Amino acid sequence: MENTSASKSKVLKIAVAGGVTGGHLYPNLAVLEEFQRRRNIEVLYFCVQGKIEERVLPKFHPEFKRYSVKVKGLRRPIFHPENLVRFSRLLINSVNIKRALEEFAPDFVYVSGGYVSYPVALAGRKLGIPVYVQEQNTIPGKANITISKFAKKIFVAFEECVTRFPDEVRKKIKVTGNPVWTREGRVELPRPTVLVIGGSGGSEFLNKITLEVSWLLPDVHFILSTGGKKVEGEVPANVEIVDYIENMYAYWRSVDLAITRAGATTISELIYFNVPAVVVPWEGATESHQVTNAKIIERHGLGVMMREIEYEPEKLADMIRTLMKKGRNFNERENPAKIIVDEIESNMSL
Ligand SMILES: CC(=O)N[C@H]1[C@@H](OP(=O)(O)OP(=O)(O)OC[C@H]2O[C@@H](n3ccc(=O)[nH]c3=O)[C@H](O)[C@@H]2O)O[C@H](CO)[C@@H](O)[C@@H]1O
Repeated sequence: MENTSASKSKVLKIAVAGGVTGGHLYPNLAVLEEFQRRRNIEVLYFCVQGKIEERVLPKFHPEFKRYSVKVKGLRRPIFHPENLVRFSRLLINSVNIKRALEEFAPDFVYVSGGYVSYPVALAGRKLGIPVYVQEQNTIPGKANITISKFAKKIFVAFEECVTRFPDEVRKKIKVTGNPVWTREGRVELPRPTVLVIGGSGGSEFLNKITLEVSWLLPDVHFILSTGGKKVEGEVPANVEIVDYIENMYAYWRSVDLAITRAGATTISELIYFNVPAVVVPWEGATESHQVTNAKIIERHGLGVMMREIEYEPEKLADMIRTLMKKGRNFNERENPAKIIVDEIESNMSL
């Protein structure tokens, strides 16, 4: 198809999956909004019932169609008895997902991980619809590796991810960085402000250390997003507690420093907005991928990694003082969402 204004005005239909956690959802929003800036699109978003996508999408994109899947991720180890039930449910869902996809008849399928991505991508393959997959982490998830074998293109955030895919798919990989969901806006905050984010689901460990370190830094304002996780102990006056922040882009743009887990999307947002940070990897992540993610912040000279075992309140307070002394750069980078949309447009001759 020629890239004419007529072809641009044709409605582009995109079937999307990727959620359960914010780390999979927000990069997809970035890509979909980049498409929206360029052309008319219609979206069918496959959501997991009760998860973050069901809360965020109706609020920011009520125009997207949603298809809700009632499914739970497989338990580890893989031979866990409960997986039999979960797997059968996934199979039943797969039939319905394929039907929904066939009815919607998208131009392509775009997935970013989280447990409905696999059945959606597979249904796309069976129906002969082009599939694109995006991996946020330095270490790819197993589902994304399987999808990569039949995907038209594989977008990865970090160079070190490439060699973790099978040889035969590597030529389809494009290293782009993670798309970052961003809009206009800032927030007025006391200076200096440290933002504490334990990923989209919060972190009890970060809650605990925030309360401890904030007593040592009474002149610093802390905003702690708990993701609904419990906060135990007396809360000092310089700590502001919130359940969840919906407009993170405005906060990234306005804070002086962050303390975060090392989810790949958080890491990419820190880099995009140039936010100095102390990054505390969640040790339970599959194949320690949060440790590998955290090292990227050090490589960018943006901050330091602190393993949980290394934590001492005084030590963290010192890290915060040192990073604050260096100050921050408020420039923003080029959004990888643009590169991904360029690639899909050229790959599909849109
Ligand atoms: C426990 C778990 O499964 N963690 C994984 C999950 O993490 P998780 O969903 O926690 O992912 P990330 O930390 O990468 O991203 C969190 C996202 O939520 C947003 N946010 C967070 C707090 C808040 O109040 N408001 C808000 O909007 C952040 O801006 C970011 O966009 O997906 C990541 C990306 O595949 C993985 O690297 C993580 O290992």
